[in-house]
Amino acid sequence: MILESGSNRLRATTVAIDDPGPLQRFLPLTGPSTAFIRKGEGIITIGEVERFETDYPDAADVWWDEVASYIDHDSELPGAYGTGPLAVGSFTFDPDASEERSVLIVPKVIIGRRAGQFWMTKLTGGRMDYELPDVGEAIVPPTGVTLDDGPVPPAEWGRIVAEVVGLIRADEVSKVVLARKVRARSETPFDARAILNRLLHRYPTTWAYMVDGLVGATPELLIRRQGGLATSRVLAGTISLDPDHTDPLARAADLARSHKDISEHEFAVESIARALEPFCSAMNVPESPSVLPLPNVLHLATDITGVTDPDTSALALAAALHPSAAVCGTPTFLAREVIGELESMDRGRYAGPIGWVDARGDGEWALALRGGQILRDDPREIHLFAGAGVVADSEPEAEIAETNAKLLPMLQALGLSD
Ligand SMILES: C=C(O[C@@H]1C=C(C(=O)O)C=C[C@H]1O)C(=O)O
Repeated sequence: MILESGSNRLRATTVAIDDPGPLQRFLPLTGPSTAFIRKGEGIITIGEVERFETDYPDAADVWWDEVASYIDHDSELPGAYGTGPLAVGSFTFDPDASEERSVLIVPKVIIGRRAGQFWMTKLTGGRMDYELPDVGEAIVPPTGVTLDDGPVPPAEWGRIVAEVVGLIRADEVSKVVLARKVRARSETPFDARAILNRLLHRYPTTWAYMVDGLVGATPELLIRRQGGLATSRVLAGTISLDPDHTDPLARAADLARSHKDISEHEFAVESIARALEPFCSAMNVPESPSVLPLPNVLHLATDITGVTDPDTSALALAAALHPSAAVCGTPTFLAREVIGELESMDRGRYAGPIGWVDARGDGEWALALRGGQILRDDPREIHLFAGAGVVADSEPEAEIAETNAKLLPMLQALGLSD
């Protein structure tokens, strides 16, 4: 930890800066860095003051609370949302079923942009310098990328979907989100920034993320806390926009009328509403979903809002809400068991919370979907994940097609699809 000599305090300084241009251009090729950006706004971080590896988000929340209490913060933008010292993290989907650990990082340098404000925060033990970091080295595009089906080829995965439909029809469980994984290999190590840049360009309305080689662009926000207001964007129920450009409005109407998708969606909304309620003095759960359009798919979407207890941080809320029925199923415990038994893979940090929390407890935690994990011990390989909610009316072929549509952004980013 960088401590001022002779003291046990950390010093953070936040300065307003001129428009630094696209945040991602500051990301270095090597060395620790993270990104969390949507519509050009958000943060990138460089360097690490502290890194806490853990299994459970609650433990990380307690740790961050303690670290944050050691930080003295001078700011030119006091109170502005998302400014100041913070911790960036990525959590596993299921710590009890993963070899992977979760991580919370306290970065040395943060560059941010939000609502027309630009800032830099530095944590230092010595004298503060107000220089922006150099822009990162040139992006290294992936070359000679090949793809394989992963441990469970689509046809076999379809059979697993059918098996789960059988369990649901036998009333063993109500909904299970089943995922599959494909593997891509490049001749040279993947540069996560190359993937991030392409996603930012093509999917600007999603939250593009990069932490520890996990990179992607997700449309699903588990929780955002700003002061006393918490928001969760629940997605479940999906229809793909096929390459023949079927009229998107007609597709949206199909989705909004689909009983299967509405029932999938209701499970997800219910699970978030139930988990958020104990933390809220007031809550709004819209009665029917809207349709969220993305370039590759349409989703049924519900934005739940609540007035929350100021002592519960965004990370503590994320810990309480995860795993929702959007990425796990209903009932949670049984769905998680079915996933563990039938999926035949370790989800790692896929579908886990990814985001940031600041010293006040504000923050944003998305679900790490539509992304991939570059392997730490072989950075020429990346594992891509996609899942789909299975309910009583699910058809294996349609669920395979849905996962293919969800893999598309990453395949595009790797140069494997137009
Ligand atoms: C599981 C994924 O997505 C989730 C499942 C959805 C569905 O089943 O319709 C929709 C959005 C996400 O909540 C994924 O992208 O891998």
